[in-house]
Amino acid sequence: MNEMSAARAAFEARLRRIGEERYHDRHPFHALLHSGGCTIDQVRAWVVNRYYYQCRIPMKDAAFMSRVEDPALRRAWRSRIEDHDGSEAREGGIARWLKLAEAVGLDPEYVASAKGVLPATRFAVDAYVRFVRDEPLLKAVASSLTELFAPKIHAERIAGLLEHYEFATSETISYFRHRLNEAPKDVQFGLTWVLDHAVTPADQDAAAAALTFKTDVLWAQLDALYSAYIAPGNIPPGAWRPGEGLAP
Ligand SMILES: O=C(O)c1cc(C(=O)O)c2c(n1)C(=O)C(=O)c1cc(C(=O)O)[nH]c1-2
Repeated sequence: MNEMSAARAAFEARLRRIGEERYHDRHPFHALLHSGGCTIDQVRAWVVNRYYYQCRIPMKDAAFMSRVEDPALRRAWRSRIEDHDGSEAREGGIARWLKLAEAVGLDPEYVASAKGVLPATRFAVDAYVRFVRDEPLLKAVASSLTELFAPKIHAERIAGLLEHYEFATSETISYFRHRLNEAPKDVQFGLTWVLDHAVTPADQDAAAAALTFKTDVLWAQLDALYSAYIAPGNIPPGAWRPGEGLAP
């Protein structure tokens, strides 16, 4: 290995270590969810709150693309928006998430209204959208690299939900099955782009900091969920309460 490719490999290893240490697959909420330990209301709270992340993802990708001057980069990025929004021919991730909402007994219109989302979830997700809109492109792309670690958690979630919860069928949790195909192509592109563009130590520090920030965005959402609906169970004013937003 020559010096340059060794430096590139070391930088990639540094990024991957951030995931090993900080990705939200280590959060206790996920252990509970995937092992069948959540009540249906706790699952509903997760579905309501996670919707806010889902619906903001294509908005942050649109904010990203609005700043990109290189048509090739925009072309590579735009399928992310279609993956979530769908197209005339194909259902997207947001519609699939609302199917999951329906399967757990929630009114999809209520979930899509984003009423009842925890304040800290809103703050964290909005911070991610602003970060991608305002920070240099390198940091914006690097912040998407948590998806390097997502296929593992999606596979665990598919297995755990199917094993433990009656609402879970391959149809109702198809959101995650689709992500298993969608995420690897996005993240392979994003990783190569970051490795190509973060050459100086300062750039590499900036990219690592952006990825760390993103792990915080994900972790903070689960902390908020845990504190409101698991323990100690302090539901903030205005946030979803069991019994609200159920399918008519
Ligand atoms: O279930 C998960 O743990 C999880 C994590 C992440 C992530 O790492 O940000 C994404 C997703 N799912 C996901 O489904 C998704 O579409 C997605 C897009 C992005 C992004 O930052 O552009 N992250 C994620």
